[in-house]
Amino acid sequence: MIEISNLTFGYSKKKLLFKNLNLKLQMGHIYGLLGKNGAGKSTLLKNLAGLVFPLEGQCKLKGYRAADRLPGFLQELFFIPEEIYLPGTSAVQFAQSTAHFYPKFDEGQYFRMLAEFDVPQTSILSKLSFGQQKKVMIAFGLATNTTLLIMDEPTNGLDIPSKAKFRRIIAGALTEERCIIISTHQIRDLDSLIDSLLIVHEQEIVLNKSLDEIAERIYFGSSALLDKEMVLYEEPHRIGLNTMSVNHNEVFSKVDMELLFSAVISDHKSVINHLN
Ligand SMILES: Nc1ncnc2c1ncn2[C@@H]1O[C@H](COP(=O)(O)OP(=O)(O)OP(=O)(O)O)[C@@H](O)[C@H]1O
Repeated sequence: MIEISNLTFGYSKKKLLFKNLNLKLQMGHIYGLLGKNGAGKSTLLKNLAGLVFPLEGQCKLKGYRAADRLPGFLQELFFIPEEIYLPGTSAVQFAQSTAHFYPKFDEGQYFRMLAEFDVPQTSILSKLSFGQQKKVMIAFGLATNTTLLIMDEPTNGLDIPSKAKFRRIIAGALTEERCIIISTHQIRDLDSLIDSLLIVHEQEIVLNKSLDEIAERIYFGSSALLDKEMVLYEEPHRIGLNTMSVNHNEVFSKVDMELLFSAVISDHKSVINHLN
């Protein structure tokens, strides 16, 4: 399990980004992390990865405190940041020099994913395009088979066919022993991929729910004819309204993550209260 308890963090003590933030993440899930620009998504991920240190509280992975950065912790975590800088070696040489830090690294899986992404194994990584470099990191990160895989804006730089491959490859690599967190503004890139949603807003995690739990409680529709009292949030659409309403008929609808995100960051209390 991954647990953040009472996390207080700011780059300066005068301006806190998180105050007493608590979060538990379970294995076997792919979490989508959403938040406005500057809400602190990357910073939260860096706290989880032990790349910055809490002012108070702690982040724990498999009993290891992230801030201690012990070898046992580092071999259970792979972090793909938004900006990546790869060395002047090939994908094969990169694995030869780096994979031994990850005891569960699967070389066959790495090469299969590189092939699926159409990335040549022998090209010099630093000379590949940004999108190709991202694919190498995604393939390597998945092949490490670490308990926690964190990806910050992984689909930036990927072309449209590669985004579909990305979803397929990630979904295929999830096991009951690992947890994947993906932070992104490209909510549609996460469609049919994530099973749980995290939203960071105003120093807190205001939502941590599976899409199934959300769909049980909220009906996502596009009708102006709904009982107004049941409507939690609505937004004009080209030919009508996109609505979120109380799911009193227990009808299962597809979660509109963009709409939910807009609702949470504009009037999060009513929607959040209903979900919680
Ligand atoms: N190294 C740093 N030193 C000081 N302030 C920082 C540093 N890194 C980030 N910040 C500030 O912390 C806040 C949160 O930044 P962060 O990058 O975590 O947000 P984000 O939610 O990932 O944003 P975006 O969606 O724009 O990528 C911002 O106000 C940013 O300016």
